[in-house]
Amino acid sequence: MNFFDSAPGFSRWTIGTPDQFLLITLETSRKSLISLEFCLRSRQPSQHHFNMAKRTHNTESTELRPSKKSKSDDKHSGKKEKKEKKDKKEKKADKNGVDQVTSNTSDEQSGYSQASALTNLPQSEIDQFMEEKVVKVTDSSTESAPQLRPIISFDYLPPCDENLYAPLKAFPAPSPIQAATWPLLFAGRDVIGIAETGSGKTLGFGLPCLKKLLDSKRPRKPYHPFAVIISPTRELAMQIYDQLVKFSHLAKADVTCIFGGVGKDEQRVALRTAAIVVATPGRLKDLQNDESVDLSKVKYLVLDEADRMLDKGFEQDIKDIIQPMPVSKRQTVMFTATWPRSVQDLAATFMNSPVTVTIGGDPSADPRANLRIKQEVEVLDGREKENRLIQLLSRSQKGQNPEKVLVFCLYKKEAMRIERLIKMKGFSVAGIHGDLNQSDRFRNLEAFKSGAATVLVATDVAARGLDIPAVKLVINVTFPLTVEDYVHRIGRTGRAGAKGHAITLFTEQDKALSGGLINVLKAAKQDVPESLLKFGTTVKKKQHDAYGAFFKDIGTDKKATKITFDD
Ligand SMILES: Nc1ncnc2c1ncn2[C@@H]1O[C@H](COP(=O)(O)OP(=O)(O)OP(=O)(O)O)[C@@H](O)[C@H]1O
Repeated sequence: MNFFDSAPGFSRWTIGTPDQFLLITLETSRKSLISLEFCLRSRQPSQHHFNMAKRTHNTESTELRPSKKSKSDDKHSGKKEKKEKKDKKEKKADKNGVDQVTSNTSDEQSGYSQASALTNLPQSEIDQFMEEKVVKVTDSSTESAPQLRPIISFDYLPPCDENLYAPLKAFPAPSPIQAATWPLLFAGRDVIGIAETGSGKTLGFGLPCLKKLLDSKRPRKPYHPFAVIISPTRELAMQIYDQLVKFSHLAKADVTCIFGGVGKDEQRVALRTAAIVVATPGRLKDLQNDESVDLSKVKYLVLDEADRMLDKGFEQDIKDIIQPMPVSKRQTVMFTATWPRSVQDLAATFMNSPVTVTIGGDPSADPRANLRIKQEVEVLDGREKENRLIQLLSRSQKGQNPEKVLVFCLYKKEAMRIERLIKMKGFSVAGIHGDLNQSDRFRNLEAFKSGAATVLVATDVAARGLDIPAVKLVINVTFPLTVEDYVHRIGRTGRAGAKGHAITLFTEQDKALSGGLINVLKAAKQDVPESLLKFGTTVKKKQHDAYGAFFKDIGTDKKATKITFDD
């Protein structure tokens, strides 16, 4: 058995040949099995790692613990800000006709060279790309920033250790959000990237992060990561980590993943050398508080699922995590598929003259669903839901090749009840929600990914970001708290250019959200049933002290349910 890779709390091992092998995921503390996957070298590299080389660390130092943060960083920030402004104005043409654009980050070497071949393309080709993909770029900077062309082919990526770009061979071309945000990110700008679910946003922020790390020649102190990527759930953090490792183990960058629900000791050890930390906010804050990590030297900060990270549930954690990273010294990046007005002002307080890039239309309008997803809404009595669910599953689970179906519930208890019901009816089902321990959550998700279970019953812990191959159908048994969450839930199908299907069971209880849902359906040119229109088309933007824009009035006859987020 050969060691493959590890994340704190987990390790992966292989048995077999480099071309055909069994990938075994173990939980380290209990030595329990999380998943078994058979891998063929010819399979899509997006699903498995192939290079068996062990990742190496690229840090060096003698200090064992992070020192308490010093306020002196702030004293010098005024001076540096002036230098940055000067730097930003510089745009030179080098000998080869390559446009040099210098970054606004303070002291890292992060100048971006637009490839000559890209510069030489006729403007009409760029205009056609922007128009066809509906790309909108809004620059909030008052200074005249250089017009950077989208990187519409991987051939136009700035030069880098060729190993970094090797896994891109799996894709035909950059996705629109990658093409439009990469030049800005390479040039050091703060960026808000808004694009439909499943459109490759992870590499949108991930590739520039890795390139900047490789370009950075400065030695790092232990426990002082270069980049932090924050995600709302543990599973999503792990998925981002997996994607980065695929690129970083070739490029020899040290990435770690930090989340709650597992022991802290291994995470502390990993933080000593990690250059890129992917984390959920609660655990990162804990480790920051006990001085297991010092974030004062972070140069690249990402909030993935940014609107979720900025809502009331996470706001204070995010503020506390960001506090030691002066805004003038870091590049701040926010990506999401939905960008409600309620979080935009708060986002601005964390950013330095950001550029907003939207793919597919106006970011301030109603949330937009992925247009390749067929959306159906069935209005029914709450008591009919379970029968209807079983009918729908019977249709999709029959035959030799049952479809992968993701069933969403709103509450943990409801998810457990629905999972039991589905199991009783003889379907192959797994569950994922906040009451399960972490190894069960990972195990059940892996079972669904691998097809060992063809139905997954989930709460909104699985609504955002998860990239599960070949989910054919999403069924909403109970409508989520917001229309944004609806867009993310159904976005688990129809990913990376594929078609998808979503069926929503809507009852009178959900009528406060009918207006928002109708707008999403209309924007995606989907049928709006008469029975849904009857509930009204007004969009109510309720705010709540605890849940902000994510609050839903569920009536007084229902007992209040505590919503918990991942730590
Ligand atoms: N340039 C590309 N061409 C084709 N597929 C790509 C490309 N870049 C990434 N992908 C693949 O697209 C899938 C979705 O990517 P990703 O998970 O980053 O989407 P996302 O936009 O972050 O979605 P969500 O909004 O749900 O978080 C992944 O399987 C990824 O490997």
